[in-house]
Amino acid sequence: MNVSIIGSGYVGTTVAACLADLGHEVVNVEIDEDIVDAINAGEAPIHESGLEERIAEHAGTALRATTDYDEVLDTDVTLLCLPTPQSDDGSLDLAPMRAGAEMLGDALAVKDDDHLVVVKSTVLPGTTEEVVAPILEEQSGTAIGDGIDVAMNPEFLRMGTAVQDFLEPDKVVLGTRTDAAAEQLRDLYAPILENDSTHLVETDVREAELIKYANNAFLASKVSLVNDLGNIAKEYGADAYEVLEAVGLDDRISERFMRSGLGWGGSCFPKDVAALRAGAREQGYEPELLDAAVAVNDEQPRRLVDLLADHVDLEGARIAVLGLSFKPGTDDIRKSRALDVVEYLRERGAAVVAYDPVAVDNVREQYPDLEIEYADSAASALEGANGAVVATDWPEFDDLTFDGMAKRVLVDGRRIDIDEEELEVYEGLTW
Ligand SMILES: NC(=O)c1ccc[n+]([C@@H]2O[C@H](COP(=O)([O-])OP(=O)(O)OC[C@H]3O[C@@H](n4cnc5c(N)ncnc54)[C@H](O)[C@@H]3O)[C@@H](O)[C@H]2O)c1
Ligand SMILES: O=c1ccn([C@@H]2O[C@H](COP(=O)(O)OP(=O)(O)O[C@H]3O[C@H](CO)[C@@H](O)[C@H](O)[C@H]3O)[C@@H](O)[C@H]2O)c(=O)[nH]1
Repeated sequence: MNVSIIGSGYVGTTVAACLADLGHEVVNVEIDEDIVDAINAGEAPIHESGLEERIAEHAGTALRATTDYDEVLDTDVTLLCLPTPQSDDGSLDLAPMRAGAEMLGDALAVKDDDHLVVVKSTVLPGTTEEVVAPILEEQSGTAIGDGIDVAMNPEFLRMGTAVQDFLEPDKVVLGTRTDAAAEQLRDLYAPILENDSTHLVETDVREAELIKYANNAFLASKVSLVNDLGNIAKEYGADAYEVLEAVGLDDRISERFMRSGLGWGGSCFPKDVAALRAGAREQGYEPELLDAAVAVNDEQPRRLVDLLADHVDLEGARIAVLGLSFKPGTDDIRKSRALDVVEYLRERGAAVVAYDPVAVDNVREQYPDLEIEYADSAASALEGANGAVVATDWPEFDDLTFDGMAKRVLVDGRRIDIDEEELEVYEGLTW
């Protein structure tokens, strides 16, 4: 199938390279020329395992990138993978979606054949049919159902494992208005739907939109519940990991997403939970449980710093922060809990020396005024430190040694696997 993808960030680039790999002809339409040049040169514009080799193999043949929206005219279906950021008040900012839909509608004005426009970005119920569709109609001069159709197909890939998640998902959700659109999307995903472990969910557009938010809200709330229980476990002197491992054996609960500690960050959970809460309030509903999930999440970094302060006088102390990315396997620092830890340590007068295997450049670039020191290894961050905290569970932290520390105190926010005997004080955030 000939497919165009608007927006070539984490999702658009991954989806494009994977669809090319599955035998489709794909063109990425992207406003950032550096990204376009990278893809056409066979290079991955982002760091994701398995992406570089797929782009290298298909660039120039089954995969192309362009800044020109007219290239959608040679395709049958367009996937919108545009950003849906958070506004200052937490609500969903649809400006990039509106702008992309306008440009796409303009291009489609001269198309004679049928065209299916699929929203893959995370958007609140009603957005596809009440915001995107009217813009397409207005700009193209074609009524929806009269040559142009819209559908919604949310994406569930995780950063760090994006390629594998896309190619072997738990489910593919197709929210459509017509049988023809459903059939076209089943064809697009045919090789993926052959996986025995992949469920196909066929539903209406509004339900597809909400499934994505419900999924993320559930997972984020699960981690917050696990952290609430973890904090209670800590008060009782019990090990939350042992407790929750046993709880997870109940298959109604499952053992996944049961790691308590510093909480959830990243480009999705915080913004999507915020958008759903703001949207619910707009509809006249108070989302009290989601409010509580955010409150618990926001407290964890402060609890970690308080725990360290029980053992180290933070004023003027040299504190090593191990890990800056929001989770291991990525250099993404958006809403990383590690940055909150750094902020609270600085507030309390500590001198921070931070180490991360891949995220330091992003912190330097995005927080140029942050008064911290960067180390080029965990060992050098720990050298001479009066205390340390683990903020991201990078596997390499399992091999830490603490000989160089001035005071061997470690507070662990992520339950890494270390030899506690080497430390004077080892405290887990929830164990
Ligand atoms: N990152 C994830 O792990 C993930 C997973 C599932 C769903 N999502 C959702 O998918 C959507 C995209 O997320 P992302 O992480 O890929 O975002 P991103 O910011 O990484 O990428 C968006 C891309 O769109 C480009 N763009 C912006 N306006 C444009 C326009 N008018 N025309 C063409 N290109 C334009 C930007 O330059 C950027 O490269 C969001 O709704 C997000 O919530 C993200
Ligand atoms: O047991 C756990 C699991 C996760 N986390 C934290 O939760 C956050 C999110 O982790 P994860 O879900 O693995 O990463 P994302 O790449 O943000 O993926 C989420 O957000 C994406 C964008 O919407 C969705 O597509 C994915 O399905 C959804 O898992 C990170 O800060 C993790 O450290 C925990 O603290 N404990």
